[in-house]
Amino acid sequence: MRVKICGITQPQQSLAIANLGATALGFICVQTSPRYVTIEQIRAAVSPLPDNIDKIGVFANSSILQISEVVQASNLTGVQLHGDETPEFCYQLRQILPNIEIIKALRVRNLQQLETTANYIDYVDSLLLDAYHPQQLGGTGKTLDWEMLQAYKPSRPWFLAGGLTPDNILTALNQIHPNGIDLSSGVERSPGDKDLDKVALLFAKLKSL
Ligand SMILES: O=C(O)c1ccccc1N[C@@H]1O[C@H](COP(=O)(O)O)[C@@H](O)[C@H]1O
Repeated sequence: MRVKICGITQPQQSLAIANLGATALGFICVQTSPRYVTIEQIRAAVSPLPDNIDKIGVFANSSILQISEVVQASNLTGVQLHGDETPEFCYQLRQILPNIEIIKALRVRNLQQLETTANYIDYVDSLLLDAYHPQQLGGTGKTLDWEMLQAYKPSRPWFLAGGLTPDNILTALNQIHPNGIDLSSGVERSPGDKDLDKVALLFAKLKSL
């Protein structure tokens, strides 16, 4: 299973988190977020990482030009689209960045909205389900209704996100079986400052699966 730790801001934490077992690290390119990082910060955090770690930039309602500039300047391997990007936008982005993983994040409020993820299947590599919050785009610590996801089986790999912590991860994964998980606020001391003890505890819990 893929394990993405998101909202890395400190270069010295990125290799430490990869060494603990993360398969992907996420960098927030949304300027309103307390976890926002510049191109220079991403480059510093990405440079010590081995090739087998996915380096994902998280964007929300950025233009294709803005995304492609950041991706090319920071050596990212993927993008997570966390805003209101349409399937058409994902298609256009694919034309510009054919070798970059496209993950479409959806902030799911209810079952009807969950069904709209089908519209993205042909245009993205992976889906990511996060909890809906009326004021914040992400990193909210709010969990999804896991029961609602028990029958969710899209024809693309998908990540479960939203309020996951070392304490609740096994409860979530005993109910649902995503291809990956994504954690941010559940493994940090304060926004952008990851707690390596919590990250280690997460991987210890995952070993027991
Ligand atoms: O983390 C942020 O600040 C953020 C800002 C804008 C868009 C997405 C953001 N984070 C993403 O939110 C989810 C869930 O986070 P949490 O585990 O509930 O704290 C995760 O996918 C982050 O990539």
